[in-house]
Order: sequence, then structure tokens, then C-alpha cells
Amino acid sequence: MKIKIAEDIASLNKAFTEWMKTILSQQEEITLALSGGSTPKSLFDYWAKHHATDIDWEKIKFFWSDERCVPPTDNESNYKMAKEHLFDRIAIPEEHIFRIYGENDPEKEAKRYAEVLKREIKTVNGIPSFDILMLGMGEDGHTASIFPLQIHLWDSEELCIVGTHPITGQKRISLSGKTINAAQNVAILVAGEAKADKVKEIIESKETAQKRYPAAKVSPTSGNLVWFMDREAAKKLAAEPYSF
Ligand SMILES: O=C1O[C@H](COP(=O)(O)O)[C@@H](O)[C@H](O)[C@H]1O
Repeated sequence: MKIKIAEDIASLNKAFTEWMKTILSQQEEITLALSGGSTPKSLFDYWAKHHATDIDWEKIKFFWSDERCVPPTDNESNYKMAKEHLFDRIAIPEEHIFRIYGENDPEKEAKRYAEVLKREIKTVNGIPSFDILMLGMGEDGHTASIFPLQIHLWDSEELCIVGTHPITGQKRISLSGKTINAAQNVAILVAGEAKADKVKEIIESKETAQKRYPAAKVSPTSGNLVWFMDREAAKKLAAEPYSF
């Protein structure tokens, strides 16, 4: 695991992009799973503004780590956010976008998306293995759409599961821990002071945190995990032995 601490969200976006470009430069094409939330929104804006032409977007096939069970036109939709902040602003072939159908019956859609992953993504030991998997972490320690109260879903045998938001009751479709930890390269992007307590617990008390927070269970078998965080999210870490 590596930890990269950026001064601010702009530097975080830059650091993640450089990391992604290195992986892109080594492969003919890559599969990339996006996440939703505020941190990726800022990243997508950054890409659209500064990297619309210097990244070969056609080399990338886009998937999602999770989706809210709403239509693609709903403001809650992770797909809608990516479309408005990225896809509408750069050249990406429509057939390279593999969205989760949040408007469908959740259980059926989780099964359908698992089939999409099996068909479109190379497998390692029978499990689809994304080249790059982007994750966020909620203030409660959730990642993708596996929430602390449903941490058992992490260990599902399925590739995709149906979670439920603990406050709103909104259904969500999410990659399971099995799929997340099979990815070749995983990046967790966290920004803001509100995440600082969980960041400290997860980084400094990993064993305890793994029993409580899905984000603490991210540990790809490839060993390639990078936490990209801004200084605010990192501010409660006891020491800072990490390079940027
Ligand atoms: O609900 C979600 O939240 C997490 C974290 O998002 P952020 O706004 O705190 O950056 C995100 O990773 C997930 O994809 C999304 O559905």
C-alpha cells in the first residue's frame, strides 16, 4: 500500500492522473471502474479541462464501482455525474461506456452487471480483474456502496451485490469485496477534513478498522493499492512518512 498526500484537491487530481497515465502508457487498452461522489466529480472536471486531448480516451473502457438505484437522468445517478462532467466533454466511443442500469430491478441488475464484467474484463483466477479501480470513501467508512452496517456484503460470493443506504434506504448496486480486491490497481481518493477520523483509524489501526469499515477491507491481491488524499483528509495521521 502507498499513501500519497496532496496539498489540495487540485494536486490530488494531478497526482492521480499521472499515476493513471503511467498505467495507460504500458497497455494497449485498459478497463477503468469509476466511482461516484464529490471527489471524482472534481477529477472529471479536471480531466475535461486539462486532459481532453492528451489522454487517449479511446483506449479506456469505463465501468462503475457502484450505482444508486435511480434512472440515469436522476441527479443521484453516478452515471449522470460522469456523463455531465466527463463524457459530454471529451471524445469517448459510446460502446466503451458500461453503465450500471440503476433504473432496473436491483437484484436482477446486480446479476446482469456481473455477466457484463465476466464478458468484458479479463479474469484472474476466474474473477474479473479491472486494470484500474477507482474508489472513494464516505465519512462513515463506506466504499463503493458497501456500508458499515452491511459489512458482511463485502464477503459475498457474488461479483456484484445490492446494498442499502443506511439513512435514506436507497438501494445501491456495488462491486463486492471479491471483485474489488481482484483489481490490478486500486486507488482510493479521499478529500476533506470530514474524512480525517476514518483515514486515521484505517491507516493506523487497520485490524480493528477492518471489522468496522468496508474501506479498510480494500486490499487487492495484486498489492497495488494507493490512497490519494489531500492534506485535510490526512491531518489526523500521527506521522507523515509518506512521499508525494
Ligand atoms: O455514495 C457514494 O459515496 C462514496 C464517497 O463519495 P464522496 O462524495 O465522499 O467522495 C463514493 O465512493 C461512491 O461511489 C458513491 O456512490
